Amino acid sequence: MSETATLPRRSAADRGPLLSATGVTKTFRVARNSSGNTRLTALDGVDLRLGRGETLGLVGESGCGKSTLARVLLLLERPDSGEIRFDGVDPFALKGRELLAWRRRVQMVFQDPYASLNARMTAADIIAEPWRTHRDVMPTASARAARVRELLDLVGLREGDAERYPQEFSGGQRQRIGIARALALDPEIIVCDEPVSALDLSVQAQVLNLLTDLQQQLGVSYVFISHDLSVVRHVADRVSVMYLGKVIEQGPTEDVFDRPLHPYTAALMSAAPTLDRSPAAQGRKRILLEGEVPSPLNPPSGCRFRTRCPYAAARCAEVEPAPVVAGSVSGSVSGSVDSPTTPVADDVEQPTATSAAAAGLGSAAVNPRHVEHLGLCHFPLDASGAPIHS
Ligand SMILES: Nc1ncnc2c1ncn2[C@@H]1O[C@H](COP(=O)(O)OP(=O)(O)OP(=O)(O)O)[C@@H](O)[C@H]1O
Repeated sequence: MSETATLPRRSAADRGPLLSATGVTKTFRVARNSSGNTRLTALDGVDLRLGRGETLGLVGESGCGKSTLARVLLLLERPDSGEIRFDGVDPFALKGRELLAWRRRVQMVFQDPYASLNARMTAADIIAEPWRTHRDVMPTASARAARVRELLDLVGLREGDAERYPQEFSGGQRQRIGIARALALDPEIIVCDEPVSALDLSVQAQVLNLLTDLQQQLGVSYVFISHDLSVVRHVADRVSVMYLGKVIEQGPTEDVFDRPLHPYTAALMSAAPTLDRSPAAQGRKRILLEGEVPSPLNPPSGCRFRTRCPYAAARCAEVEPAPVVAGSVSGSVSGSVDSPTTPVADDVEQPTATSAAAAGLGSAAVNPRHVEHLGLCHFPLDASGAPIHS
């Protein structure tokens, strides 16, 4: 790899999440509607973090804010409030060329490899396109040609493919070109927005395996947006579940899938086919998800899922729930931060006490190791899938 392609990076000793969002809110101005609102809240106090070399799955129904969050993480959309920290720096405090240089570090793989590649450009030109904006990365034609060959090889295409046009490739091959383009700037994070949903099932596995191999080779982190929960379960280390502009549950993939705290997560999981034949999985209560996501122009009071939640009580309309921790709901007590059910490995990056406080836990005494699996619900679910009424 060319030396100019490599950005100065922090030492491995300087650990901490690669990217974090704290209290990120994003609104859009829209035409006045029947409720009189002219601002739509697409993101409402989002907290999340992405570790180095980690895959964070982002799930939720259409309109919940996944793409808006992706655009903020790509540094394309500036939040109204809250903070983004990327490698310890607030990139939105930067301007001009400095901000542009940070944007290089987060790239994107798009959903539709048929629509996202310019039919009039060769594969080589498509892969080289990001270097037009970031000229200093690959300044000479010979360096660009050599790097295109390397990238084609990296994504499993041949050197001879360089001069072919998108329509001469299959869907899977086109997505490989899209991945090579995303890698051209040597990013640390790639936001994958439904990267396999437009592909045949047999090809999906190949592209997912390629993404996993690249992560192992290059140490790149992924934010992986998908409606397909089986795909997310396969690729993600951690999952954030979004509902109407909020992250309502997040934690290690296995915990969120197998022991969801929030009825919305449980409902999403109920709708997805499961291969888990264990008695615990088979015995879990299933929740039928009915109706539509309410408008973000006029979200419900209190818990925003309450209008569709089978367990909603009066309190859910009155008070917005604060996060509860997985360990505290294994018994009948909610809201405590003791005794996590999920052991956390030492080398897993943990949220800081500050982010715990920002998440509403509000105590300096909170052990950050205990806030790995959070849910925003007054009556979180126990291991059998029943709500705990404390
Ligand atoms: N530029 C914009 N102007 C006005 N409203 C917007 C804009 N971008 C997004 N929205 C609104 O913000 C909300 C969240 O949209 P977003 O696209 O982030 O959701 P999503 O979860 O990615 O949905 P999908 O899965 O369908 O892509 C929606 O109500 C959407 O209509």
